[in-house]
Amino acid sequence: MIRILSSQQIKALDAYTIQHEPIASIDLMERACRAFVNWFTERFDGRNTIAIVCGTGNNGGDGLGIARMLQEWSYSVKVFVIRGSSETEDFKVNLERLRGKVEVVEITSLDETIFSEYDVLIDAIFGSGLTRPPEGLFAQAIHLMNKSVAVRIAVDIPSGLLADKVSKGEIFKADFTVTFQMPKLAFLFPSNHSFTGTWCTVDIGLNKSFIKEQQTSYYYIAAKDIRKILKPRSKFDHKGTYGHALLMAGSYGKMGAALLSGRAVLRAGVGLLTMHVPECGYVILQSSIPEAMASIDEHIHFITAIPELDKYTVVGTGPGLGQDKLTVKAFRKLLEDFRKPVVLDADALNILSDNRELLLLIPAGSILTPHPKEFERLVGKWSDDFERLDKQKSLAKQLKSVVVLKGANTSIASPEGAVYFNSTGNPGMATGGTGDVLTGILTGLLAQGYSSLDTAIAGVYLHGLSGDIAARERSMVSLIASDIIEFLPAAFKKIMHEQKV
Ligand SMILES: NC(=O)C1=CN([C@@H]2O[C@H](COP(=O)(O)OP(=O)(O)OC[C@H]3O[C@@H](n4cnc5c(N)ncnc54)[C@H](O)[C@@H]3O)[C@@H](O)[C@H]2O)[C@@H](O)CC1
Ligand SMILES: [K+]
Repeated sequence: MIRILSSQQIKALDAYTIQHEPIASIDLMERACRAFVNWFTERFDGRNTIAIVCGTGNNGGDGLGIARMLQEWSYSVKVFVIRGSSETEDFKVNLERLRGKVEVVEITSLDETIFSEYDVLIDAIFGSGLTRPPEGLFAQAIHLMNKSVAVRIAVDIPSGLLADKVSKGEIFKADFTVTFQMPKLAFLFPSNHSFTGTWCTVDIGLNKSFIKEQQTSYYYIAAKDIRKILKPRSKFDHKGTYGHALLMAGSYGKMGAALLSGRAVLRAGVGLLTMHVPECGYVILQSSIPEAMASIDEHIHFITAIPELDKYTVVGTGPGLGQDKLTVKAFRKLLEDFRKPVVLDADALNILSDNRELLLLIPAGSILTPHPKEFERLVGKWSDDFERLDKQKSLAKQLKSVVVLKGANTSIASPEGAVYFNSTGNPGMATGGTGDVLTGILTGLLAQGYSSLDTAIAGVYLHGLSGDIAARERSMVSLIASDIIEFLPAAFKKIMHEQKV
């Protein structure tokens, strides 16, 4: 897991690295500049004219160091400096080192065209030291940079964006953000995507053991975390080893959701799958998923009862369920009778929102997978993404369950208060049925004996990875939910194969 630290912790981490490596502060800055420049030179050639806009803190110091290195690589660079109330030592040293090499213009007033002639604008005004909204010249410069047609790149953090609090005022809108060592919490929220653009981390060698010791509730999931979770199969395993899942899904006109979910349960590796569907789904189910056993409700159009539950390891429900009164009754009975974890999605969540007393019946260790609208129905409106995150954490704690909030960087909140952000997936997946596939994957993994949290982390990651492979093969535009099931084996292989290497 990549640990996400607060600005305060990052400051302490910088100081600890300087003292214990040991390394001079200016040399650590040099390392950060080098890491940025390596990223930059791989993507932009010398034909680009570059303006670097610097503040007078260490982010500005980075900007000056980057200017010197790019000039050494024969790029055409010009530096603009906006003075704040003080200059850091490393800023001063790097300004001195730049003397006679790169033109430095001090900004005292701004005219509209100041940045118009550049191909690339590099923002080094504020980084993690930002404490309040930019004003005056700072705000004006950010505003003008945002109006420019140049490619905009932020050093560490887009200026104006607070790493771990709600940001207000003018914020640099980067096409790319190259951030040092680890992502910042604010990068993972949908509302900040227009500021960070595509972001990546570069390793600047900050002290690893110090990072490990820091208290944090926030983590970014990496491939090797999934590799650690997934259990290799052994020669003597049999289908009983991998659980028996019951999927209650589908209604007249929405059998597709049930099928997508069911196929995904199977592809996630379950031992046995039974699907409880309304009578209208019988032929559809038997002819399209021969691997699944059918349990048929007595109602033609929707589910009104639950089957005998004893033999099932896990129950997944919600996709295509509908919200008929009789279905609500059956759902209530499920929650009353089944005391093992359940996976709840779609209409199961909508039923919960409309019948809040049912929330108390959810077995501990369950997994809920709302998309933002379903989540809003469950917990009410939020004013910003930080409040939304708090609500997600509270719900997970209250239900003693894992709450998976779907979207770009899907967040997974554990009942203990930790939040894991997913690193796979793409906008091609924003299409009907992908949520049903996720429900299936989670149901299939949970049935195999993974903990609820491991199931959610691995399931969400694999779902996104499969979506990424599908987008590569089929394009984001053409990606449909079935593709995610189709490429799930490739996603498993990618994770499991790398395990051996
Ligand atoms: N040695 C280190 O600590 C390293 C720091 N690095 C860089 O240093 C950055 C952090 O540097 P700093 O802590 O100097 O802070 P910044 O350079 O982010 O900000 C400069 C100063 O501006 C002031 N300020 C805050 N908000 C303001 C506002 N709205 N208007 C005017 N002034 C404002 C603050 O006093 C702050 O210290 C990182 O983001 C990173 O780019 C990197 O060079 C890596 C190593
Ligand atoms: K910046």
